Amino acid sequence: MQSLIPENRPALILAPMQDITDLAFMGVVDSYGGPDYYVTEYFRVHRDSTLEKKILRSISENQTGKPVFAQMIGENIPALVRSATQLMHYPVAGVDLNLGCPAPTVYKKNAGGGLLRLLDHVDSILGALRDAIDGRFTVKTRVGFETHEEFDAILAIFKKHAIDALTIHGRTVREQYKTPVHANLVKQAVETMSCPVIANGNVVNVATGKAYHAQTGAAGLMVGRGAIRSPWLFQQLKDAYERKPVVQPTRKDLHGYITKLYFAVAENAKDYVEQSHVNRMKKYMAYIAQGIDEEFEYQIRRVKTQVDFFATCDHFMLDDRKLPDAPPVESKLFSGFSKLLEDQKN
Ligand SMILES: Cc1cc2nc3c(=O)[nH]c(=O)nc-3n(C[C@H](O)[C@H](O)[C@H](O)COP(=O)(O)O)c2cc1C
Repeated sequence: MQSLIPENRPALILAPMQDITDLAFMGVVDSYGGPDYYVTEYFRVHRDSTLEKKILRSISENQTGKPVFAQMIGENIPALVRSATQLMHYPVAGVDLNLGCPAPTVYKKNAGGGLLRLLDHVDSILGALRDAIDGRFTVKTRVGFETHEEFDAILAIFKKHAIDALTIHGRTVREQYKTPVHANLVKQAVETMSCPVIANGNVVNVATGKAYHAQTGAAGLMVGRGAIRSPWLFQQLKDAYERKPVVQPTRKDLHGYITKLYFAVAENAKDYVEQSHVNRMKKYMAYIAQGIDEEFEYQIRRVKTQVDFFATCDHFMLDDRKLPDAPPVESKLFSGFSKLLEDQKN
């Protein structure tokens, strides 16, 4: 794993995000510099599951030249072992297990974050997967299900197994996506685990990334929503750590990103239908538009055709004004990140 961690800065990783971080998105992010490695959306694993072809494409057709980890979600041990064994026939950098998904449909089946309520079962899964996986085996977790006080017991289980890296989204399952992250618990994991620990949650710009890293000593930073909003963030972080000038993109640059994404996602789609594609783009636009211009956010939510989509983008984006460095402090899709900055000042 150490070979994936640069010497002079934390490793940078694009967070897995279902229906977002597919082959097309990884290619677009990489064209702006990109992270050091990728993790796929999760493969759903159960008794009768087969590996989803669409997700396999982000491994076998990946053009970024960067390592790609395959993530699995599930609780059935023979099925997880079977899927991990199958995944190792693909050019994966390793296999990752999701112990954090907070969606009720997932956790109620005791998968994802739901497993954090069943630590004996986690213990058995980790043991079985460690035995089955020849290469790297990594885990992505939250800090508890109901409360962060569960974290000591969770860490004790992780410590028992020779996992290759531990990524921590620093919230409990109950905390979903909006609270500040528990940076102190990520730090505790860094001090306790012998493998690299990756800090995740609320990195939205260089300042929050550097603050999270400084507060935890983590070997890496994993960035999700912040990278949808700004694919420049990985290059900005690299430049900041290398003491190079950090370039702030303009609205015109954002227009370029949206255009590139629009056509990359369209090209990658199984069946292209204009209106569904425009609707699909709105998923990305929800993150991209935050804090740019309220009228833009409003109008882009209502477009139905490609012509209207680009007419709206042209109207708001074709100028050289710099983009805001961070999203609004309390917005629908980003919040809680300012605590990282406050703690850094104290
Ligand atoms: C739309 C969306 C989909 C996600 N899908 C996954 C997933 O498939 N696997 C996973 O481990 N985490 C998933 N996550 C969680 C992210 O990987 C990440 O842990 C979380 O968003 C916090 O990081 P951020 O603040 O940088 O976004 C998802 C998050 C979002 C917003």
